[in-house]
Amino acid sequence: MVTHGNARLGFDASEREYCQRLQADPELDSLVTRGFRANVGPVNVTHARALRDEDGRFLGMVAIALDLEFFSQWLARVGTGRVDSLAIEDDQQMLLARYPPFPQAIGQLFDDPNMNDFFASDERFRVHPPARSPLDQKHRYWGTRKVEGTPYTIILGIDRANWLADWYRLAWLAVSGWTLIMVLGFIALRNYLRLLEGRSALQQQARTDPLTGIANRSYFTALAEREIARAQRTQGWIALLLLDVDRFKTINDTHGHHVGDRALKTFAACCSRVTRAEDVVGRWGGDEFVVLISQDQTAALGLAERLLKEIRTAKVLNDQGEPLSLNASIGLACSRADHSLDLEALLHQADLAMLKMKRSGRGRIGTPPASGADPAD
Ligand SMILES: Nc1nc2c(ncn2[C@@H]2O[C@H](COP(=O)(O)OP(=O)(O)OP(=O)(O)O)[C@@H](O)[C@H]2O)c(=O)[nH]1
Repeated sequence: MVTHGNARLGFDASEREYCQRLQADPELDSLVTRGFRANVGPVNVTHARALRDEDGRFLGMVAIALDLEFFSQWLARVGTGRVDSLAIEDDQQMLLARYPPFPQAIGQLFDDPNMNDFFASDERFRVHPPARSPLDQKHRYWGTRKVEGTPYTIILGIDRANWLADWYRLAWLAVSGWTLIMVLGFIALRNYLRLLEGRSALQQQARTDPLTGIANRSYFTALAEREIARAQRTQGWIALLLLDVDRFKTINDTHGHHVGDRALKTFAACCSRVTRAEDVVGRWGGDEFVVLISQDQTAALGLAERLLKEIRTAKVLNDQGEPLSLNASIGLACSRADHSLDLEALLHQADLAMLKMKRSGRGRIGTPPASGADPAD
């Protein structure tokens, strides 16, 4: 054998295992050896290639001994990032190279119980449960892979702490992302609720008479039309009461506008107290109030009387603490609902009846001559 480098010239390699294997197996073109420690020098591996004639007869071989420094340098290039340890061992578990470097262990034979089973098996790769490294005693997750056509196995280790740190980081990202979504959702919901509150407050304002707090004319009209439509469907009764405060101007003129306001509030409160929840009550304008009920004339007259009683006994005080007397004239219109009935017609009839009462002395309840009552009743 002819060699270069620092090896001996004329060295006979025919006894070497790699030479014998190449001679014995005509199918085998090349092979790499496991690691071995030469008598002198570092641990190395040999890569040998057979030279054959045309008939496949073995003529000789070329062999190169690779210093393990080569493997270590290669590992140093790839062993970065999330990998914590990278090692190459041969099939006897001799450590050929390692990253991070561990020079004192190169060439050492290991008998790692966690790996023995894998090395003895035909498996090409395996993921091992976490175990301590026999080199630095660190707890790691392990992956092993045998290199095709060679006696080498690559052993990869991921530090458990790093793995957990990664896991914690991912978990933290997930939790904080989720929290952010919840907070944003909460803010959006709160803003939406505020918007709704604002809307409903505005809606309430638009429907309510600011002085008395009962329905204003437009909201009363909407509610009354709904009731009339319902009565038309069921052929039910509808009655409208138009109430006008008697001599209200005198209250204003004698005690001041603010006392007049107080009287109007009391008047509205009387209307709300006497009527039921399903009745529609509103301020028509000035000192005029309206009540719409889904009942016949008898019931409407009874309600009008109760209203007058409540109004007459209500207490309104002037600035000197003296009670004022309140009274009202009421015009009543009533009809069994058919398709010709509308709010305007009812209002007109009630107005006529009320004006008649004003002319005939006030403080009374009037019905129009043609009340629309069903002759059958
Ligand atoms: N204080 C106050 N007065 C109002 C308000 N709206 C209208 N008025 C007054 O209410 C009075 C209505 O008077 P009228 O109904 O015409 O006459 P009256 O004195 O009640 O006489 P009769 O209806 O004939 O009994 C007017 O003087 C209006 O200025 C209000 O919101 N507050």
